Amino acid sequence: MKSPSSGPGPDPAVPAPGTGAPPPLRALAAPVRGRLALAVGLQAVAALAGVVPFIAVSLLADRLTDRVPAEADTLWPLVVLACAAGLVALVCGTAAGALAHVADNDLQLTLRRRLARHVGRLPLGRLTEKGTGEVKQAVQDDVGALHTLFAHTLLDVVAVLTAPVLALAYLVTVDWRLALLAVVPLALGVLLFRRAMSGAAAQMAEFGAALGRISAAAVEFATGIAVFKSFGRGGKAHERFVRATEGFADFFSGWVRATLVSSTAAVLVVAPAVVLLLLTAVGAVFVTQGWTTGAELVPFLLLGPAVAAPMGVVGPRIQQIRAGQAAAVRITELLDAPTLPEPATPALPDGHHISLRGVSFSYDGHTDVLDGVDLDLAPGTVTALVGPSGSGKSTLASLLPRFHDVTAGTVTLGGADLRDIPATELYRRVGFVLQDVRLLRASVADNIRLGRPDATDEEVERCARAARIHDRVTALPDGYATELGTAVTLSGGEAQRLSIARALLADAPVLVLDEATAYADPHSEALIQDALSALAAGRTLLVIAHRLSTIRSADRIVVLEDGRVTEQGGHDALLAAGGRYAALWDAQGSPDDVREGSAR
Ligand SMILES: Nc1ncnc2c1ncn2[C@@H]1O[C@H](COP(=O)(O)OP(=O)(O)OP(=O)(O)O)[C@@H](O)[C@H]1O
Repeated sequence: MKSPSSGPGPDPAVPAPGTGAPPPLRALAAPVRGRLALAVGLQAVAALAGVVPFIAVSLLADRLTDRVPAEADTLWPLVVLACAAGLVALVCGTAAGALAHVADNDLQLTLRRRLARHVGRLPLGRLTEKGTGEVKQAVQDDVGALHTLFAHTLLDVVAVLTAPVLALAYLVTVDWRLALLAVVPLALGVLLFRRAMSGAAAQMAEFGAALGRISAAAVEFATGIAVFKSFGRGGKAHERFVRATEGFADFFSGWVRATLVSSTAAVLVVAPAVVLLLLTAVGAVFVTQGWTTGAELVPFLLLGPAVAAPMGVVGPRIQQIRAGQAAAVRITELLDAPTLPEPATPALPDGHHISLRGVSFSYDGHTDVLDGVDLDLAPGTVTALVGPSGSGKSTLASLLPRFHDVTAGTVTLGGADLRDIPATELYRRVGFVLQDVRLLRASVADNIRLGRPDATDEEVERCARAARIHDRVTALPDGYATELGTAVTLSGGEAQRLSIARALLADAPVLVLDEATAYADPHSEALIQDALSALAAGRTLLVIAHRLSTIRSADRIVVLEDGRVTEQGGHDALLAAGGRYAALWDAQGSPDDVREGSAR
């Protein structure tokens, strides 16, 4: 089935003329514009030259059927002209295709490099918020859409728009009435197509958005399946993906149904067979009536279908053009997303004391998720964040590894504002272990080595032992060399312990830890608690506590409510105070019900 294409009309994805900024497509193509322009020129020459042999054949037919037979001398130049023009068409067409492909290849490389560099400098918060689907779509699908546009569609459109101009000009010189007839299918096709495509700009925007949703859901599906499966809920993993594809199928079939009749009619009236039939029938009448000669009808039969061809070719290509424009908008948006500003005058921390002063943060610029938080994390201490769901614990913790920058106030490490510490220096000092563990498609050893690629095998193994994952690794088919994500999928608990080994090896003195929620398997939970104790030793730790039993011995427990610190102190003091913490403690049941442990 043909896919609906859009007709002329304003496209919301493309800035209106006069808004100053160049349209994203033109701006992205700027580095290769010269070569693309040359390819377009060559393609136009090829298209024009491609018409010449048909004109030459028509002239030959005319001379051969003349009452006075033509001299051979007058025929040969036409044959040579036809051959020469055919050769020019071949050479120029091939050169145009090669040039466009080389230019596009360079453009793809440049864009992918720019995107990779830029994404690497985006705040981590932006990547976790929007999902990796956005990046995958830009780097892979959108750059691919630009390839289709620049290396194929552009030249196709130039060819089918140029050739008919010369063909029609010649046909007018032969018989203007039949030439007019040759234009009728084209005009009819345009009318029908416009009707089919009314409102296509909005549909196209929805088309792109629906594809984006599938792309994001596919990445989520692919990355989340291991964890879902480790909980025996493999079917859950693809629910969102299935919903996204069903939504797309519904939207698309509705669109196709609404435009099917007129778009099919548009394609039909410009089909070469239909045009040929029309010209032959009317031409026969012209010849029998003596209004034209049989020889004069020949060029119409040869070139007539080419006059209407743009409709058949450009119509479907409009969809590719719009897809390319939408892809350019998405790529530009990603490239324009603000990066974490690198400090003008970099500062290095002196020690590892963390201090938050008057910290506020808002995701949307209106509602404060954190409001005037003051907090100190002394080196070598464990601070636990507790509070109701949505109180801002994860947000507060995410400020330390600079997933986001504060909206107001300051966060300092060793006296230096986080915004003044170069990113590499910051990540050397502040590590994080999140619940949502991301493992790379690489060997177990390389996964552990992520923060310190030069670590020796002995160091990797020492950290794996401390994280209680060594025994599981040695049971894998190739031990530490086992590739993850292909033959072997780790369970959620195992993946968590692997990420703890990773953090141990990276050895950042400050660590943010999103404590794992309860695992179904008590053995796995016990192993994780042991691994965390190893990780906490000697570090400054900020732990988001979901179960209070695990943080009883924390140096300081901080209670967050509605983005404000409402209580802080040791476990016993907070219980004695009988405030919010005591209420939370009671709400989680008797401590004896829960396995006792500590974050230390
Ligand atoms: N990326 C985001 N964009 C917009 N709002 C967000 C984002 N992340 C969190 N929020 C909002 O910020 C508030 C605090 O969320 P946060 O995740 O920090 O709370 P929490 O205490 O960690 O909750 P939980 O214990 O359920 O994980 C909530 O109202 C949440 O909806």
